[in-house]
Amino acid sequence: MKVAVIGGTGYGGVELIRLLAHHPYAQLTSVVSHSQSGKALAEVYPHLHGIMEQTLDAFDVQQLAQDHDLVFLAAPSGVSKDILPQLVEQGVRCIDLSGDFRLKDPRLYPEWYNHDPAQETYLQEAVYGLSEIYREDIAQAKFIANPGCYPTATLLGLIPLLKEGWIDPHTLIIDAKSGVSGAGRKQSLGTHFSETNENLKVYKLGAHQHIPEIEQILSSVGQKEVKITFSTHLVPMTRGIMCTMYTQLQEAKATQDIIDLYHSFYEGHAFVRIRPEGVWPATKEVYGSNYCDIGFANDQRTGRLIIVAVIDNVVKGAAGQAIQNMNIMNAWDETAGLNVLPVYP
Ligand SMILES: NC(=O)C1=CN([C@@H]2O[C@H](COP(=O)(O)OP(=O)(O)OC[C@H]3O[C@@H](n4cnc5c(N)ncnc54)[C@H](OP(=O)(O)O)[C@@H]3O)[C@@H](O)[C@H]2O)C=CC1
Ligand SMILES: CC(=O)N[C@@H](CCC(=O)OP(=O)(O)O)C(=O)O
Repeated sequence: MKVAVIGGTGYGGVELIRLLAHHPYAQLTSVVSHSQSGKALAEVYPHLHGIMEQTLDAFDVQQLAQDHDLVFLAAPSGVSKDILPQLVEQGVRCIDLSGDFRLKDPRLYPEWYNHDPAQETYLQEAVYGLSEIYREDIAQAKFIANPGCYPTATLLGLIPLLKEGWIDPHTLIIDAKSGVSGAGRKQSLGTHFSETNENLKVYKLGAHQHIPEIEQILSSVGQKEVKITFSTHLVPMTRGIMCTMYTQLQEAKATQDIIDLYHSFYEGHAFVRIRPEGVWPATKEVYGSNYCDIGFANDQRTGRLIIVAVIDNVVKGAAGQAIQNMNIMNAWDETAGLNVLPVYP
């Protein structure tokens, strides 16, 4: 099957290129660049020299529709809302890595993304691509709103407990940390070396665009309105997200009962790994892989449960999950092209 990547010179795009290079059924036949079309891909990314000899293509809907079965969009937020509908109308299936189609309520876009929403029919039709949770909908979808990086770790870590009714949804505090690649390849004051090295900083407190995304899904799963406290931190590392989540148990539970619940909830889902009691995951343990690893600390003294979820932000948080969704849409083995061990150390 022929696929294309739009925004191929960004971090999400180049991670798609890396993973697609080993995919058994999908062939990457076009990498589209808004700003550098005509240039060799290996000129932008020298690590691809001698392996990927292609030239970056200009955006051309007709060409993309004619030659491709599926297109990945990895452009900044606010771009896909205008170009994805053009592709879908030509019968091309799409997977969008941006936030443009994740929220159902159009009024949230000016508030949280600072731009106009996509057409409302597209917002309603979009299938949220959290692979482990919406597998059946993804299998039937014309296009996918791939989840944000922080929401992927947060939701996979909380949904089993919320669905089971074991936690009080009004007590959720999510303390989230990301490596710098989460901010993309573009240069910015806040992410250059001397600003991030040997530094730890909070950002977008109370204003992060992933707050409404997480609340939308938790409210739908929990069948009541959920509001979260969500804090984001920039960590001086390249890849990785850790979400440490604090919640109150409705009634006391043994840690092993919680672990058993997660094992049973994620049975048959190769990319979610549950840690045994007293063992907590670290970002390096998922580096370069599509895994989401989850561990627990059950504080019997306070009745509070701490859930720790880690992912690689550019793999399970973006390109890897996008490929997982492509696999589901095509009824291929969900792990196709994603069977890589984390890079360690
Ligand atoms: N980095 C991460 O960990 C994650 C990123 N995402 C989302 O994925 C998307 C891509 O992120 P990321 O790769 O990190 O970002 P980058 O900034 O690294 O890359 C985005 C790319 O989009 C292209 N682009 C820029 N402006 C436009 C435009 N106006 N029209 C079309 N293309 C444009 C550029 O490539 P070119 O000019 O060559 O086309 C650019 O390289 C974003 O929406 C981001 O929010 C989601 C989850 C995690
Ligand atoms: C470290 C860092 O800056 N991370 C980005 C995450 C980007 C992302 O996933 O954003 P979208 O929802 O637009 O896809 C942020 O916090 O905004």
